Amino acid sequence: MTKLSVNINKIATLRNSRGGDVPNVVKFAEDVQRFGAEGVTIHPRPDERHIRYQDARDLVNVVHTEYNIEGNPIPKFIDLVLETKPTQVTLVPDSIDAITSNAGWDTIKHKDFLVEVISEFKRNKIRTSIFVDPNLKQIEGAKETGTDRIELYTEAFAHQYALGNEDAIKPYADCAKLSNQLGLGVNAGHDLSLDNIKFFKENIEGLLEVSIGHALISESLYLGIENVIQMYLHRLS
Ligand SMILES: CC(=O)[C@@H](O)[C@H](O)COP(=O)(O)O
Ligand SMILES: NCC(=O)COP(=O)(O)O
Repeated sequence: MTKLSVNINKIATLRNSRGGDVPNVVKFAEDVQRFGAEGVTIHPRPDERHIRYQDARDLVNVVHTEYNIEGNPIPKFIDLVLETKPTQVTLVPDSIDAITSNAGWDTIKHKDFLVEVISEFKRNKIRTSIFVDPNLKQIEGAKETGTDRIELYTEAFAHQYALGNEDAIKPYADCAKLSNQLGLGVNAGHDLSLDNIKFFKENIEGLLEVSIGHALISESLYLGIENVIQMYLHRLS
């Protein structure tokens, strides 16, 4: 069983573009869960360009499925996670100016740091996951950090699959297999979509959770636009 966690960053992006509260992030989180989503993911960035730290607090009593907070564990982020106590924290090594996440952790080079941060979260009973590239050495390194899970960074797979290269799944399948052998739970995310999710799921052993935002929100616009145009035309007739 693979859980679908909906990343709602894009809803906050849209809201922030007008400075008001439309669309409402909390209402959206309530709705996606009502429609069947099994988790809600947010990725507050230091510049708060989409999800704000206050959103993370406002969502605490709203997310009754799995609450996943992603981000680079800078002190401000660590404090937010310890305050909000989500189901899971996913650590992502974002550079401050990254448009979006673009790499996994070097779990070998940053082992000591990861061990320290992960143990603090686990002491507070927050499940941990770390964002990694599909590389066996990085999975072995992840095991050494004490993390509960890894999140496979799927951008390369999504890109190659769209070009027709199904072999791009191989390093992900190998890493998932090794993770399962080592007792690490397997999550995945980044650029997963309606086009590639079935193939990905079918080839990844023990896939526990996917977090999907950019494509899912874009697809919702495409698939909903016809209905909304008709509703406007009806009111104007
Ligand atoms: C870790 C990951 O892949 C996602 O959280 C992704 O980075 C979404 O973040 P943005 O919405 O800021 O692009
Ligand atoms: N962890 C990945 C995530 O939350 C969503 O990534 P994307 O679907 O917005 O690329």
